[in-house]
Amino acid sequence: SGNNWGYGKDNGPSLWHKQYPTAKGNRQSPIDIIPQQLSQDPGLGPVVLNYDQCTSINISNNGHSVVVEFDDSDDRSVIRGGPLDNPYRLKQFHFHWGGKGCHGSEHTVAGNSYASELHLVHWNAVKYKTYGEAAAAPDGLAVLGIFLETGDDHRWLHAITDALYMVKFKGSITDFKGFNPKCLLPSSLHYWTYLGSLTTPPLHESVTWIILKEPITVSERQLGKFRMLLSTGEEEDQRIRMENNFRPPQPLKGRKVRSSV
Ligand SMILES: NS(=O)(=O)c1c(F)c(F)c(SCCO)c(F)c1N[C@H]1CCc2ccccc21
Repeated sequence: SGNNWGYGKDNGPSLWHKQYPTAKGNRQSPIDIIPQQLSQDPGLGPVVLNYDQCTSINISNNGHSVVVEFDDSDDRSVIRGGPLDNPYRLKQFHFHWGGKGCHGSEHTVAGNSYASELHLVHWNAVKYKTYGEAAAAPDGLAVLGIFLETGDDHRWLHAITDALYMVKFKGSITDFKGFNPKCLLPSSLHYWTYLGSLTTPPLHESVTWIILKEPITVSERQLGKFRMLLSTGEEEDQRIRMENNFRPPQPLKGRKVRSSV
């Protein structure tokens, strides 16, 4: 069936093109960002995040990642400015991470990867009626990427890591109200931006990527809790840990990566 893709050796990223030919498209993500090869674009203004009225609803395990969803029935939580022509509404955020002590980010910087990467997914509700429609449109999504490096405990990530035991199995979902992702932002909103795609099937080429240059710091202990998540359901005999759920960098194919000043 269409959704048996994964990150294993017999269903992983190198095989996705068989079911999802877009995998070999001209604007695939993630990519390796090479700072010294970038054009600084003075026309690129700052990104603005209005997360003050942000309201999370639930947290779930869909077998590929752990996802926190938001109420996107109005423009209460939006990202705008920078490369974006419209405000985009926050819909969900999810993470990508590695195995014990190894790397797990999707985007890399001059060939270096981070321990994990947080994606805040926003959709263009000005131009499209639904999130699903936007997810398939070339200017439908804006994903804010934040690198996670290991060091001290992150004082606010506990709210998420303490909830992970409730969504251990694929298909589990639980209430997760009142979490504001503003607390996960680094101090600087300087960014790189380029046109790319979803990094999971169906790999739609619908994402304006905005990757923050400054990583946030989380502890090995906090990251370890993500690795206790399972990509298998409670009813399955096999128990497969959810780790290394990242797609490797894809060909740039002549795309321009711009840098905020
Ligand atoms: N990095 S990403 O933004 O591509 C992404 C992921 F990497 C994910 F792991 C997930 S959860 C597992 C797939 O449903 C995403 F939802 C999304 N994004 C959403 C964004 C909308 C959409 C539609 C279909 C599949 C995934 C997605």
